[in-house]
Amino acid sequence: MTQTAILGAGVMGETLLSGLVRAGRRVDDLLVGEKRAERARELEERYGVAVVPNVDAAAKADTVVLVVKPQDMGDVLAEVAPVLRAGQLVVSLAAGITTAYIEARVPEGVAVVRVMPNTPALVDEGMAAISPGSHCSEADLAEVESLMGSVGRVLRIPERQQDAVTAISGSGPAYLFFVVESMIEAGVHLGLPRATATDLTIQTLVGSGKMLRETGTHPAVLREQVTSPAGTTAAALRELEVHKVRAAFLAAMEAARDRSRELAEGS
Ligand SMILES: NC(=O)C1=CN([C@@H]2O[C@H](COP(=O)(O)OP(=O)(O)OC[C@H]3O[C@@H](n4cnc5c(N)ncnc54)[C@H](O)[C@@H]3O)[C@@H](O)[C@H]2O)C=CC1
Ligand SMILES: O=C(O)[C@@H]1CCC=N1
Repeated sequence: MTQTAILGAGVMGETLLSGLVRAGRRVDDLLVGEKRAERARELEERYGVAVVPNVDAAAKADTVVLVVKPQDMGDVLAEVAPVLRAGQLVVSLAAGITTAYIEARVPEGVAVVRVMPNTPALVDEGMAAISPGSHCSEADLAEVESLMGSVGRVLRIPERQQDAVTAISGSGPAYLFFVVESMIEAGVHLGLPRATATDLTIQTLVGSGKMLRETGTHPAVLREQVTSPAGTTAAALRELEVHKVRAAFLAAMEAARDRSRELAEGS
């Protein structure tokens, strides 16, 4: 088994780490680099994983996964580039950061793959989109598919689609949690106990998601099946249209895509 280093073990780094452990990767084959000492101790206690300086992890590992914020990527690459060597694989999970940005900062012959993951990976229902850099082999892509496949689905996409993908599946869980929060709050306004509103909303989301996946039916058809003529759903959907929810999603996702592009420029 190859050695994998995860540099930056916040929300997403720990999500990947925990998934790899659940999938049966030996903790001895994993290394973590984490700047915050308290967080490092927490991860050592929780997983029994070795948290070491970034340069030690990067020098030792075959695959180095970068999971720091886009704004910290320049510093981490400057720190580890001197110990990286041809034949290693660098995988970035950061929004916006391009493979060209990374390739310009690592030695010749280091393969680079860009990934956009999402947090449902925490329950092995992640969606990761992966794109190869300019000198990346089939074996490198297969290694990333195996890494991310341990926490959900993986799709290969051209890098030019990464900013749009970030707006859908990367940020997407937040939109859906926002909808869930809104429905729970509305249920409370309608007089339901909070616990009841929460149970009803979560099961409705899970059931609807399962229906989408298992029936393969278009969401518009599934929506029509719920919408009786002059019924309750039609009354509700009319309000969503009046309040321009569809247009709001378009504007929101354009903003996410544009922000991803800006992150590439370091802002
Ligand atoms: N949270 C999410 O839903 C998603 C996050 N991402 C990407 O994952 C990356 C990390 O995001 P989060 O985990 O949410 O952020 P986070 O802030 O929770 O984690 C970043 C971690 O990196 C550590 N760190 C910072 N500089 C470091 C350094 N020089 N060496 C070692 N560790 C260092 C921080 O202490 C922190 O623990 C970002 O680039 C983000 O774009 C991608 C998809 C989804
Ligand atoms: O909000 C962000 O920038 C990161 C990338 C996708 C999800 N979270």
